[in-house]
Amino acid sequence: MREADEHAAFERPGRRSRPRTKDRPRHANAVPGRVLTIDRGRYTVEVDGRRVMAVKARALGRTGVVVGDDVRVVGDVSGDDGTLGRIVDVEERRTVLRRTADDDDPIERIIVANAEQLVVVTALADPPPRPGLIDRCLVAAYDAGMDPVVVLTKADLADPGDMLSLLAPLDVRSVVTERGQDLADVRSLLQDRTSVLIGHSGVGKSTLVNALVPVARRRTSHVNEVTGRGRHTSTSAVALPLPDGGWIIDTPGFRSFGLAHVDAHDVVRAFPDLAELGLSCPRGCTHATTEPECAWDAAVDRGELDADRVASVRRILLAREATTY
Ligand SMILES: Nc1nc2c(ncn2[C@@H]2O[C@H](COP(=O)(O)OP(=O)(O)OP(=O)(O)O)[C@@H](O)[C@H]2O)c(=O)[nH]1
Repeated sequence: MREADEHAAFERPGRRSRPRTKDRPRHANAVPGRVLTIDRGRYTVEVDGRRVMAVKARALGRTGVVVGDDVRVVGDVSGDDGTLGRIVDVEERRTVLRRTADDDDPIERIIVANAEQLVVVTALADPPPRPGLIDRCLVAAYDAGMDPVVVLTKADLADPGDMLSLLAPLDVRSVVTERGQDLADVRSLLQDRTSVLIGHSGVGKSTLVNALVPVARRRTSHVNEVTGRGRHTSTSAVALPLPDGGWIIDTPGFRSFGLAHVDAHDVVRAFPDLAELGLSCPRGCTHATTEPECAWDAAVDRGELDADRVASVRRILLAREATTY
């Protein structure tokens, strides 16, 4: 160890005396683009309606580039086969959707940048709805600075009434779909916005994506016209253009969110009704366990609040608390 340290100390002055990279080329000829997908170090960037393959310029160092990033590209941006551009800059992100793999995972990853909506797709039956995922998405959306939206699929199999009343007190828009029905409501929610789709396996997310973006052909073995790739095994998010304007970002492989990175106050603030009730809690009430005078319990007792929902939000709080330093 010591030897390594000495070596490092010896090396440093030499490094410092080299020309600084500060005055690296300004890239006046760089063109703006948006990252659509990432696969093994190759970035598909939309530049002026063309799909351009690019790599990250060395000068960006460890700066991460994620799907949705607004970037600047130099080099060959023709999009012709076999050409490669270079991403030289990443613009400041307007929103940042992060996740930790689990609630006790210290490593957070940015999944998507600059999206405006987080759309959680939940089936009303087959598989049965999991309100807990909706709660998690509300927290993740709040943390990211995005608007949450819920799409309830398979209304031909079960009545949406219960789920809609569960959602009613939340600050979230929702839309119900069923097999064979036209998707006008979904389309108008998504139009001209950038929306990230998330949902458990089997809820009908691919069916929805394929209906909204006919060229998407998710899970196909043919070459995908949008990503230019064949069988898609990558778990990277993929941005797909909506025919009437706007983008959807599909997130294969991301079924839920670890929320270790979200502050407990922000967890509660994602639920406006619970946050307001909390104002009448005793000072210092964490809401996280059944405290004798927690206003949430009082509201459940009065029949004004759904006990399952309180339990779900408490699970998020408790899981996080276990990792609070
Ligand atoms: N009854 C009914 N079935 C549906 C509806 N939407 C999708 N399905 C069916 O549900 C099954 C799962 O749909 P997918 O679109 O593959 O679901 P997914 O969420 O993409 O699931 P993964 O591909 O595992 O991620 C398929 O058999 C669909 O045909 C619906 O509105 N009603």
